[in-house]
Amino acid sequence: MAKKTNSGGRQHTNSTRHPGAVDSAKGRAGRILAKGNKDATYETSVEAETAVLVAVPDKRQADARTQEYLDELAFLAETAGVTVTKRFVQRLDKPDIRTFVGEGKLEEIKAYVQHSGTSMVIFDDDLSPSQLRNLEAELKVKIVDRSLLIIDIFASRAKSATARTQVELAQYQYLLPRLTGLWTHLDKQRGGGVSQRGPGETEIETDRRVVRERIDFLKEKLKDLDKQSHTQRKSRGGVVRVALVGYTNVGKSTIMNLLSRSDVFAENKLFATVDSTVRKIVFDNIPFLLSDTVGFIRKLPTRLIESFKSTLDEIREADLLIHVVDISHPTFEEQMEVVNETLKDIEAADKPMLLVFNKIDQYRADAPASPEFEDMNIDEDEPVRPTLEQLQDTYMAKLHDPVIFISAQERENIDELRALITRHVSKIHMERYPNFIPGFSVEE
Ligand SMILES: Nc1nc2c(ncn2[C@@H]2O[C@H](COP(=O)(O)OP(=O)(O)OP(=O)(O)O)[C@@H](O)[C@H]2O)c(=O)[nH]1
Ligand SMILES: [Mg+2]
Repeated sequence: MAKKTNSGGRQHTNSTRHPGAVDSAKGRAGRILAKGNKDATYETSVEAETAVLVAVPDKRQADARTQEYLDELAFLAETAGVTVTKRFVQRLDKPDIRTFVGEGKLEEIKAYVQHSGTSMVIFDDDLSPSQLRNLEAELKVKIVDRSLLIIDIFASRAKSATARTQVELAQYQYLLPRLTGLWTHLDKQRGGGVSQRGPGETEIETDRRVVRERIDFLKEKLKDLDKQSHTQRKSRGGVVRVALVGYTNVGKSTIMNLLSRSDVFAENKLFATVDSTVRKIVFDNIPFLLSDTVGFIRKLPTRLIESFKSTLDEIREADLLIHVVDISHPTFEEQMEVVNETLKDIEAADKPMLLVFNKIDQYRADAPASPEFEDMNIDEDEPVRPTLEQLQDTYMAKLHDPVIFISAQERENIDELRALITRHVSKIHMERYPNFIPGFSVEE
């Protein structure tokens, strides 16, 4: 298990009243924290469990798309160590304000959960604190929403002090608005009513204060860590900085390993990388720093983006972005969109960018076409996706950014990728050091 930080903990909380209250509340909020230690946030606790998935798409969403989204949610669940036993879908214009799904669907889920002994229900969206509370009361199993699942995976992956502090901050920020609901629920069990102001009210206030203090403490700690890494980054001097960005699981770390001949953890799981890794690379005598970064995902909780500010600084401060796309994925165009939007959110969208389409070995032109290809004038008699050549032509024509198609796994077109990166890096390098003569000096 990952090493734990000793970052303040209890003595920081000033809580003298019923010890463990906040922890038990945290536990109820999906048990995102490790058992038995208030500071241990780095162990996933949803392991070896079974879950059903629930999606509430709007009425216009195509069935295939809904299933693709659920495939992604199932992949997230699997990454967190949870086995998915069933999927429930309810088309609604708007999710139910009280229980997210309608009454009938809730009964259906309840019957299945009770009958099958499933221990968790995972929703593909974020639930409001009251929805969470109501669902918990109705279904009597652990309720997990999309944010919590992602935070949980991040928690199990974060290794560096910064990443771990960032995750802990995200966890407490998730917890804070949910404290009320949890305690109201407990009050009810004690016989008090929701409207009744009992001792529970003060307890909530104290718990909120404890959590807020912890959030402030973690923010301060992140500021310090930020200062340190800023100094570290400054010491890298004017070396050109390149960042690999992209949707999760597209092959960023695999490409990093290929280019830097290093050994960054790559795995067929979502969010294999949560910490960013930086490697120095020299191509054609031009040095540059390449960083591998955390992958993006649709509906990434904004809170999580915010708390991952330090990690995202690697992207924000890069001179060049390499946007890696998994072309074999049925929704790759939407994934590209998510990445571009996230880059906008973190104010890194204006940087020069190379587009790398990876996993061409896995691309099947005869796989079912996704709705986004409808405008590509493909022969109607052939209800298939475009060929790689067609895609290449389309993207070359459509974008100003350079485009390359590779397979990191099969080492296809890697020399071309190297050449493309070298060309762009040298251009930036030459602009920065007009007097630089390759082979004579290597600036650090
Ligand atoms: N078929 C195929 N698989 C690949 C290719 N490149 C990477 N993979 C696989 O895709 C999976 C994800 O690769 P990673 O390098 O971990 O992806 P990542 O983008 O770093 O993922 P996160 O860190 O989770 O965001 C791994 O199982 C890789 O072996 C490729 O060109 N073809
Ligand atoms: Mg990775």
